Amino acid sequence: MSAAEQLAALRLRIDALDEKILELISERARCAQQVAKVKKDEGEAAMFYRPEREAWVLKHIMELNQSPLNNEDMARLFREIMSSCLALEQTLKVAFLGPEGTFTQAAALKHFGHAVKSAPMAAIDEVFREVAAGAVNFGVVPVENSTEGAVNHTLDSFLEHDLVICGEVELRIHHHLLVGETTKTDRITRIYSHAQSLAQCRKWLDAHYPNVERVAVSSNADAAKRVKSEWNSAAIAGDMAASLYGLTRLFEKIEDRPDNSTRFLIIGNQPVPPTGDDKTSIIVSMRNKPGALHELLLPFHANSVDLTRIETRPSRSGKWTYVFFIDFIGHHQDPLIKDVLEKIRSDAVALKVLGSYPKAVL
Ligand SMILES: C=C(O[C@@H]1C=C(C(=O)O)C=C[C@H]1O)C(=O)O
Repeated sequence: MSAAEQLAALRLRIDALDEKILELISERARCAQQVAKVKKDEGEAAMFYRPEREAWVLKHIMELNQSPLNNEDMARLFREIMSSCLALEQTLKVAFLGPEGTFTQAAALKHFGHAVKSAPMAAIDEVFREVAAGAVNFGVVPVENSTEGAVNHTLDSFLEHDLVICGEVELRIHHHLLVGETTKTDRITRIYSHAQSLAQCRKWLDAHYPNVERVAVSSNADAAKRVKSEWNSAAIAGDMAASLYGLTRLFEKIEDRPDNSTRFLIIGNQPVPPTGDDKTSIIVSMRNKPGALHELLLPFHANSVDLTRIETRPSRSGKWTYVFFIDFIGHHQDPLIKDVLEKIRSDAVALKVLGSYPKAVL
């Protein structure tokens, strides 16, 4: 058989397979419509989006996968199928730190898939307010970066709002130096970016643009937007912002650490049931006395509960003297975790469970 004949035969097979896939996805979509009907019949407070179920579906697919596609690529395809199926039940409106093209938007799409309605906000606090007001279903906020540490705006917002964390998502962050069509690349005098991104590329900037002014703006996408109208400036931002604002990459992957990643949290109003592979986030304030932190950590150690993060913030009101943000493995409904939380509650000035949620799958 000639190469042309082989290709033609293979393409016929692919066509037949596509038709089968189409049929199966359609059947799956009809099932989702029936699920929606059952949920609606249950009553007013129907919860269409079920993060614990979605996490299970993705993990199940990754466990079964034996194809040439790797687990992450396969799960991403199913992520999009589920996203569209859920949209048949309810179109989720998701708020994030805008404008369009930020890493937070990329995180939102990674977590929910592309069939959601995007609601870009001007500041992290506005994301919290929109969710609290019920104007959107969920919000996505950055919480920590592997190079730069905690995102304090987000931590402080948790003190001011009563919202539930219902998921987490991790994103590898690649920064590029972006320029526009009219930029004179040998005469760049200003580089725009978000303060966190400037910090994540500090060594690269010191080596390549030591005398160029670094200007911190509200987001990477905002930085990319500004470059369009200025001939002497560049922006540090990611792929999404580059394609959205029509900029080209003068230098690629300029982050100082190759493993640079950011963890984002999904905030909403709906608690998530246990999946068996969960994380919990709490805020605790302790009395200002010697040994307070030791006392706080003891119940975790005594019960072999894995702490994944601990962060301290200054208190914002009289009630919160010293505030610790703690993440650990387990769900607040697990009997062991319940015991740990009860012990902490008896020693603390205040304890707030921000939420238990499935560990990031993708
Ligand atoms: C179909 C359901 O509703 C939504 C859609 C899902 C899917 O397409 O698999 C999974 C969970 C929910 O977010 C369900 O609850 O099972």
